Amino acid sequence: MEIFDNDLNAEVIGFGALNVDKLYSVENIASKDEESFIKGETDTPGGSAANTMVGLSRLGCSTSIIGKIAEDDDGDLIEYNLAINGIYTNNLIYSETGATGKCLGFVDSNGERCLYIDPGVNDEIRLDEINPLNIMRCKIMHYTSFVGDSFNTQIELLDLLNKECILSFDPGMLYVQKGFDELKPILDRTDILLINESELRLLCNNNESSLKELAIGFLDMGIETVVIKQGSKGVFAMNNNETCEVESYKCDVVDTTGAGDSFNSGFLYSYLKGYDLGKSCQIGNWVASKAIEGFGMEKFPSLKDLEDFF
Ligand SMILES: Nc1ncnc2c1ncn2[C@@H]1O[C@H](COP(=O)(O)OP(=O)(O)OP(=O)(O)O)[C@@H](O)[C@H]1O
Ligand SMILES: O=C(O)C[C@@H](O)[C@H](O)C(=O)CO
Repeated sequence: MEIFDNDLNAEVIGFGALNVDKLYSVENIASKDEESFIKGETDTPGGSAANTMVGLSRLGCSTSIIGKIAEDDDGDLIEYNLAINGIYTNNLIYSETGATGKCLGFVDSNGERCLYIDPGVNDEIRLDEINPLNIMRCKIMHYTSFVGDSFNTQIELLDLLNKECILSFDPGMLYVQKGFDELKPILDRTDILLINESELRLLCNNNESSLKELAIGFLDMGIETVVIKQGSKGVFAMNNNETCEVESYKCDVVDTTGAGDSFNSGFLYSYLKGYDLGKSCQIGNWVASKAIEGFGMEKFPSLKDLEDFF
């Protein structure tokens, strides 16, 4: 029997930049006019949506990713990583020209970091390169950011999503900097908003209101669930039935790059399982705490680790 792309039925599909994260461990992150030194370097396949799909796949969910890579070593590394983690590559788009996206990161001894994105071919995704049949049956579409024009393709794709498809959206700083009005077409279709506190305050241009007040503003817009990530403090989350503040887990932090992406994996896994908001946040926090004990996704927990713990 012939197997077509659209026979691969992913429960969750990510749509975001595909990068190779080139992470340098440094003593201190240098500010303007300062100098610091590099202690080590690791190249890990990254991209926020891809990290979340890898995490979900390790937790036993079927996943796929809409993204673009070039025919270069970084593209090969990304494709290999997706394949070995069991992510369907049927929505990958290959560019014959240009370079695969890169994310240069400097990580200090406390696991804090700064990132610089070189988007490469990530920014050239057109709607006609996405097979609508491949996305018809997914339960969750998870959007993360692009530096440039693929943002418009994400907006165009919204019309092709099934009504039943849950849209989860982690705008990250790149999209938040666009401002509320530009993001509104996506926010209007969003069911789950995953955002960190500083991004939320910037998006709402509001440093005074409580997280609860800001979350209510999004619930009033029709977003079903708002999750506000607060780093080592944990998360604040709200839907129309529940409000919760869930503490993070103590852990030996090595690299917080992708902490939010790993949280998203644990949270979306729990959402698919039908767990309540509090438990979903607890699982998200736990998954993130495991993931940040290593670089990239190396320490990301498996379904067995999760089942042994909870
Ligand atoms: N130092 C820490 N100790 C324990 N847990 C942490 C720590 N930092 C982050 N986490 C966990 O990771 C989750 C997400 O972290 P954070 O709020 O930094 O998200 P983010 O800013 O979206 O992350 P990213 O670095 O991927 O952009 C937190 O809610 C928490 O569960
Ligand atoms: O913005 C992105 O999607 C890319 C970065 O988040 C980076 O590649 C990464 O993996 C950080 O987790």
